[in-house]
Amino acid sequence: MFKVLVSDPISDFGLQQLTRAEDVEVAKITGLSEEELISVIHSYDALLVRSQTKVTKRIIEAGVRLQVIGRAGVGVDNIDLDAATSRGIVVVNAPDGNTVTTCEHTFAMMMSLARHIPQAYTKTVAGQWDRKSFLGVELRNKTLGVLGLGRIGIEVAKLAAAFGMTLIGYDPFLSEERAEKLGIKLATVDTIIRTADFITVHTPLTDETHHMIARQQFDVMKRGMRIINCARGGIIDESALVEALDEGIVAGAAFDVFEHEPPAPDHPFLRHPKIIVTPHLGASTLEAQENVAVDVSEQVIHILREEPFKNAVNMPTVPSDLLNQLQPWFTLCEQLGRSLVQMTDGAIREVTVECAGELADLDTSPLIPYVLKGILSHHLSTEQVNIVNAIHLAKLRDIHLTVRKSLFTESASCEITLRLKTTIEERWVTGTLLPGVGGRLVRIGPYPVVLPFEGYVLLISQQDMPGTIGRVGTLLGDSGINIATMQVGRNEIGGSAVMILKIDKKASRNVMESLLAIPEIKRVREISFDERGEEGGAQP
Ligand SMILES: NC(=O)C1=CN([C@@H]2O[C@H](COP(=O)(O)OP(=O)(O)OC[C@H]3O[C@@H](n4cnc5c(N)ncnc54)[C@H](O)[C@@H]3O)[C@@H](O)[C@H]2O)C=CC1
Ligand SMILES: O=C(O)CCC(=O)C(=O)O
Repeated sequence: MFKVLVSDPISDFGLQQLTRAEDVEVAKITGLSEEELISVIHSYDALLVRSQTKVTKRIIEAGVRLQVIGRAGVGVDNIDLDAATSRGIVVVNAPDGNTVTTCEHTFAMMMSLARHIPQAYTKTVAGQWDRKSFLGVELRNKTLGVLGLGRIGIEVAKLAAAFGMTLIGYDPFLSEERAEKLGIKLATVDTIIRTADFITVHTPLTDETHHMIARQQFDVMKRGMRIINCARGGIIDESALVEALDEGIVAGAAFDVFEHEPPAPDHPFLRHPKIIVTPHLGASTLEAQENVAVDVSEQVIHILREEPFKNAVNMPTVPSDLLNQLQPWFTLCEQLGRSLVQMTDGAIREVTVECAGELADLDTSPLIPYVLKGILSHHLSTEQVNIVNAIHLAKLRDIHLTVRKSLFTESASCEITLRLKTTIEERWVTGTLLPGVGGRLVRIGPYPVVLPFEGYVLLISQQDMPGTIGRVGTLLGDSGINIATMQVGRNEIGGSAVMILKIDKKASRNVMESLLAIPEIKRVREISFDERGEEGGAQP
């Protein structure tokens, strides 16, 4: 039974997929402090939050069972992504469900700003009939500058176009063609700041967007402009804005978000006559809250059940058609990694995945986490390695990763060769998927084999001498170990040779040492294809 903790108010209707699932138990406990959350999180497999819960490193470290953190919304700045990634916890969000709602809130703020609606309301209900203080401006024919043209920014631009506004915008990822279709003139941030009558920001808060609009930008702004932030506090410098309002550069500002939420009671925005504020309500509609809860519940359940999922924030997104083509190869990659690491000595420095056949024409970089999972889980007994943290763990260990087309392939069929370069040697194995059969190891270094990834294999390197093979067979037989298959190879008569034996049961350390005591034998490796890859190696 999977246990899911919902620690923020999230739509009950939207959570139904989880609450109705037979294999899921949902606990809704909101308003927990960090300490309280730390004391309970150890029993949960998933944590679902909105924006109130700050999912800190301490909480993540205490979540020993956590597999997934779901964010019912877009921004994940309340979750310590690095801590989640290094623990191998998937973070998923629900990026599409609140786009329209937040766009509409932005528009409500812009219109309220243009017509002083909150200020006029306050005076009117207080009994003052003041019409002259609230002379507004029209939106039609005004220039709207949109910084950040992603989901919400584009929706805002579409609504603004319907209001007859001229659109100017900046987003590093929006093409000229798309912008033109949307009627948006692309410009630099500097041009937008100098020319727009209204500016609205719709970027995430990043190092680059932090204080994207600050004193320097206010200094060159069109006098009398108005500014809106329904994205994230900190994109606009709050103190610089108050100065610009007081100096008459900015005529009004509308903010749904703050650098620190909730703002302190003496925050200057809360008393300023030209600033209107809402308490981070951008996504607060019935529809949006249901949408995001439905979306995130669906992904969480997929992750818990180990089914394909989308919207992972701390893993690269793989387009679904590519995912369909690569998915059959994921297990093989993990098996190749687990096998090869048992054949190799020294600290791993380089991992190379070479793809042959039609596979080579695809973007095969999504295979890397699976290969690494196989390799790293052999060594890291205490850390949990999974496909979320595999690349992160490899990078921490300065392991260089490469994916490339196979340079040498004897067949045009799809094959994956995995190479490991360590501080002392380089070894490689090749695997493929045989139709109707499954994954097979088809080469160990240059030696052709056909081995399923199950049971035990002995790899023996020896001097090519008459009688050696017989001595190995006798020794294994005397130890009660049956040989299922055997392959031998050599580079020249009397030169270096190998034996690859599939055996029916694990060879003990004593057997390995006895094998190594045969004078012609230089190296013996036992490869276990079990989950943990338990190994019995013996080497001079
Ligand atoms: N007030 C609220 O309740 C809500 C706030 N949000 C916030 O709104 C923001 C936008 O959300 P979405 O449109 O869904 O995200 P999105 O990811 O679809 O769009 C963000 C866009 O910002 C662009 N961007 C990044 N750096 C930039 C830069 N330096 N200059 C210009 N553009 C840049 C990106 O290329 C992207 O196109 C996010 O910060 C999100 O957290 C979202 C929903 C509700
Ligand atoms: O959960 C909320 O209401 C906050 C929404 C938000 O800011 C987001 O989705 O990024």
